[in-house]
Amino acid sequence: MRLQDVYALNVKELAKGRLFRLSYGNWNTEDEGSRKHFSCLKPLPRIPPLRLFSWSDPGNKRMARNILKYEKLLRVNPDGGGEEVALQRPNVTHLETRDTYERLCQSLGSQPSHYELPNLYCSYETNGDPLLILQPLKREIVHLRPYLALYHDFVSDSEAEKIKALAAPWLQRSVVASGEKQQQADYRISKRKEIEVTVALDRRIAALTGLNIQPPYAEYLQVVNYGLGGHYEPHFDHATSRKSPLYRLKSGNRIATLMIYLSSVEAGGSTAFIYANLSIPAVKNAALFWWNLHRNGNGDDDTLHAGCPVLAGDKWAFKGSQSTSSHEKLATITGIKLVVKEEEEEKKL
Ligand SMILES: O=C(O)CCC(=O)C(=O)O
Ligand SMILES: [Fe+2]
Repeated sequence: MRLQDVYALNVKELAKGRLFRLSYGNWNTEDEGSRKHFSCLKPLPRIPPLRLFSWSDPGNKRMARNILKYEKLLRVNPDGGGEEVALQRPNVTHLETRDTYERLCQSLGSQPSHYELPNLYCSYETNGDPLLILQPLKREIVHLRPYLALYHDFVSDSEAEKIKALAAPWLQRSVVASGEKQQQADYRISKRKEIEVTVALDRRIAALTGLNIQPPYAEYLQVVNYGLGGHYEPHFDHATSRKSPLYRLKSGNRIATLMIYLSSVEAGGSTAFIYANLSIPAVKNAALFWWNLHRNGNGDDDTLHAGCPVLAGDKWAFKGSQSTSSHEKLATITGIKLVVKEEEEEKKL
């Protein structure tokens, strides 16, 4: 039901092997603009047919039987037969942001003109860090307010495989903060495991963010795995209430989030930013970075975001939130955001 709702799936179309009402969007950044130093996005996978469900889980006998059954029904009655039944939503409170969320999950990217904006570009970045001089980061600025940057090829294939293998045997159902406790919730369906990263990756993350990522300034990085239908509905990564346990943690509120996509997803599974009006596909090995707090320490409400449900395949991500325990620390942070902010502020003058 969740997949039918979010992706407005039509059962008849689904049986014919068409997963999306809309096809993958226009988010093709491989334009000829000279400001592009490298191709921002790898080509997106083709939309898979109905049989893809069985490829994603070849041992699933029930799924195999169902596919045979539907294929037989289609042969007998290619039009599906009967009147089309209108899509019925479950009886849940309709949130204002819901329509945007669903639209962003269905399409990749946002307006076609998005990439015509001159301040959204790709560049090599060293952030003044000697570590990055020989191997600069490939940064694609995808949005300014909130600042969203996608760092392509941030990890290698073998690093991604190692991280997944380390976490796989220990994955447990993800939880969310609820009052003073943490608990499972239907709006976040995935499995996760906190792991310690290699020194090399640790250094690279610190070089990217300009932040101290050692506990207690950061939480342990979390490997997240979403199966079919796995999702994380719109939420903030930072605490929005003083009562939240995050305010009482030594590490303080979450200043920034870095999410490394350890896999691509055959269909669905993009990260949608509701107010920024764009969704970012899971680009394997790329890292998505954003700031959750303004420089004064207040939460940035424009960062409302979600992990769209996985429609085919599965999704692996590696995610960490850097925290800050005091405003003084915010003031000492150097890095991308300060540069962007300063640029923006200069423009305003
Ligand atoms: O999986 C995603 O795309 C988003 C995940 C997320 O927002 C989170 O883990 O906080
Ligand atoms: Fe999040």
